[in-house]
Amino acid sequence: MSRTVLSLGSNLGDRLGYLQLAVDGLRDALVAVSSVYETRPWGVSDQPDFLNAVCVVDDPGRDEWDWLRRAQELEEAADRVREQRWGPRTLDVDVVVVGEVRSEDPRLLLPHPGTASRATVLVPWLEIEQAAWLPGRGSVAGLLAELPAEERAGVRLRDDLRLA
Ligand SMILES: Nc1ncnc2c1ncn2[C@@H]1O[C@H](COP(=O)(O)OP(=O)(O)OP(=O)(O)O)[C@@H](O)[C@H]1O
Ligand SMILES: Nc1nc2c(c(=O)[nH]1)N=C(CO)CN2
Repeated sequence: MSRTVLSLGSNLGDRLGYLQLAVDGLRDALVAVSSVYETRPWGVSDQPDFLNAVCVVDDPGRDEWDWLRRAQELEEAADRVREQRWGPRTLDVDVVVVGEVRSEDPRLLLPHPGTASRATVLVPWLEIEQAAWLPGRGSVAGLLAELPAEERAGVRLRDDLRLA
C-alpha cells in the first residue's frame, strides 16, 4: 500500500511527549515528520490549545486498516480516554489519506472528512509535502489558501519544540 499521511494532536499533559510517543511508534515506516504547531482548538473552543504535527509514513506491507489499528494502539499507549467528541485528549492520531484509497466505512473514512477545513492538518502537511494533494478535493496549498485568514492565524509554528 502507498504513502499514508497521519495527523497527530495533543492538548493534555505532556503534549510534546505524547506526539513523540507517536513518532517513535511509527519509526519503522517514517518518511517525514513536520514541525510542531501550537493551535487554537476547533470544535470545542473551551479547552487548552493543542500541539499538532503531521507524519508521512510508507510501508508496502500495510493497508489502510493496519494504519487505523496502529493509530488506535498509539492512542491507547498514551492512555487516551474517549470522553467528549472534539474534546481534550492526550493523543489523537487520525488517518488523513492512504494513497488514493476512498472509504465510506464509518470506522475508517478516507480521506478523513475534516481535512479540507482544518488548517491544523493542512499547514503541517504542506510543510513536509509541497505538492500534497487531497483526493477529491485538490491541492493542499489551494485548500489552505481558501480558508479564512483567521483559521490559518490559529496555527503557530513552535520552532522551540522539535520531534526527533
Ligand atoms: N480516517 C480516520 N482516522 C481515524 N479514525 C477514523 C477515521 N475514519 C473514521 N474513524 C473513526 O472515528 C472514530 C472516532 O475517532 P475520534 O474519537 O478520534 O474522533 P475525533 O478525533 O473526536 O473527531 P474527528 O474524527 O472529527 O477528528 C474512531 O472510532 C474511528 O474508527
Ligand atoms: N486545534 C485543534 N483542535 C482540535 C483538534 C486538534 O488536533 N487541533 N482535535 C480535535 C479532536 O479531533 C478537536 N479540536
